[in-house]
Amino acid sequence: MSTLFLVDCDEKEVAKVLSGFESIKENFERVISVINLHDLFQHLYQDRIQTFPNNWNYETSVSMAILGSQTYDIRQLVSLRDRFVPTFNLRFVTLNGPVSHWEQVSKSITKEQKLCKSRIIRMNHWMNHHHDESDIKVHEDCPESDSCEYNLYTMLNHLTNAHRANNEANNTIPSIINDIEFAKILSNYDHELESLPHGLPDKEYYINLFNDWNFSALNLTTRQLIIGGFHLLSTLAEQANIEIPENDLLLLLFTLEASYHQINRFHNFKHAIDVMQATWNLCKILLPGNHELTLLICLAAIGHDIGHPGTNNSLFGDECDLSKLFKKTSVLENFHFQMFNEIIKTIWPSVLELSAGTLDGRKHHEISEDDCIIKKAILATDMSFHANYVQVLSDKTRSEITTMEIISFILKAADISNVTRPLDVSAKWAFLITLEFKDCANLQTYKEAHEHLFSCEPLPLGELEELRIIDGNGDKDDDMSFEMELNDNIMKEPFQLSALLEKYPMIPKGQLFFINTFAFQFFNKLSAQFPDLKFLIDNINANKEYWLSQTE
Ligand SMILES: Nc1ncnc2c1ncn2[C@@H]1O[C@@H]2COP(=O)(O)O[C@H]2[C@H]1O
Repeated sequence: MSTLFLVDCDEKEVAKVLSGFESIKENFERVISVINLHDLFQHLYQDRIQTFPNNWNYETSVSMAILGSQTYDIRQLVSLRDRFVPTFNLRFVTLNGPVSHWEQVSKSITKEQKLCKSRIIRMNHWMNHHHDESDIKVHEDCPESDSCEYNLYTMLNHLTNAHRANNEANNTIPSIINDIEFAKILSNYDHELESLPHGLPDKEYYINLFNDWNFSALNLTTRQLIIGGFHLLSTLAEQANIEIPENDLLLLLFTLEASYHQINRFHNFKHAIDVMQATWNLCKILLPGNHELTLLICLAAIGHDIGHPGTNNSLFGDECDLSKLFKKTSVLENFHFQMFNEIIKTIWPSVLELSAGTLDGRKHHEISEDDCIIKKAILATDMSFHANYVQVLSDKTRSEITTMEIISFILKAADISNVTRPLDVSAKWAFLITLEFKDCANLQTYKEAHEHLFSCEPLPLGELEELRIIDGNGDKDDDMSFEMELNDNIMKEPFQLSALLEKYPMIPKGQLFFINTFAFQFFNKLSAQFPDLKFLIDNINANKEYWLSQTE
């Protein structure tokens, strides 16, 4: 669902300007007037934490902000978007712009809306689209870019714009963002905890929740994920003796949430929180009392999949710009790290010194980026190096394993820890990754069938219509009906695993394949080296037994 924001606009004047362009208004489901940009961003963050199914995610459609009387620098606004709500498809237009701009908006907005309605086309766009020189020229001459693709999220845009914008802004947090009271936003939506309406409720509750291997991030709302993440990180920061003001830490969590695609089946902010929770619990066992490292690895965990397109490295192909940029190695993982690094540089820069200096006391400026602990931890999640980690666990004795290797094992283990959770929790993650794999297969199939449509060239409208995708199960490529089904039938407690398996009978085989090919070996060797982790392999064995019983 898309929103037309009127920022400091006289509504009569808007009506007058748009009267010549009726088709523009038809593209928006609601119109909201806000008094200034601060209120606009507050509204965006507020919408993102609505409970699922969340119609107002700013990803399945394009929203637009019309800017009224004041003079605005559109480039700066685009850069704010790219730094603080990067996955949002949000377009800025000044009310008093020339008629030619409105003509362009009118021409491109319908197409933009269509492009981001299809899951497969959208994923392809995120991964492969770049702006050619003519787009950039248009943008420089005329800040309200008439290139429609400019307003839709792409990974390359995220990378180049956030980097450039951070450099230009000298990594400071602009007051439009800094003045937002995030605790207030959270308490405005305090449906579940109405008895505690003020501030950030219940630290003890969330720490206890996160302290348990039965934890399921899938049962939490976005708001709860943010509050839980806040309490965990603030506890870890306190233990590590590193300060961050409450509002900055909340900004970090809201920015991270808005940097993950909320609409991904598996690789979304829930996965980020799940991996951070697992990481914390593993740190307590493998690095007891090492508070600085624990904070760093937990941060790496929450940032480890930023901007994940819900696909995998092999779908990028050698000719893709991102592949070339990262020399065809760990393309996604390098991307996640770069994007996380930009966020941390702005919101919590002191952590970077810690990240560079914790292992051997060197100062930040003496350390190359490749020595950064956060980077090493994130790169360890690339499954193409899985066999190397298993080899290290096989070849070395406990005393030969280095701290850096332990850090890598922790994040790697946490990343695939869903198979080590109790069955009911594990099965829900299995379901979600199965759906994501189906999307990947669809993307591959459609790329082969419609090769000419998947280049960076703008798609003709007729061909877009044709590409409304019906997948192998006859399910429509429709985000909202999926969300409803997820909420009403699948994630609802008490969880009915047998009903889920009836509808998705391929899950057990998929889980057995993943466990037998990757997870068992790794967790078996890990718990042989670190016997306190035996519960991980016990859970895998129990889950494996269940999946086997479902294939007989
Ligand atoms: N339960 C699971 N079943 C199958 N594959 C999984 C499961 N959990 C994680 N994976 C895979 O392991 C990969 C780890 O890296 P990614 O998160 O990029 O993508 C993940 C999936 O491809």
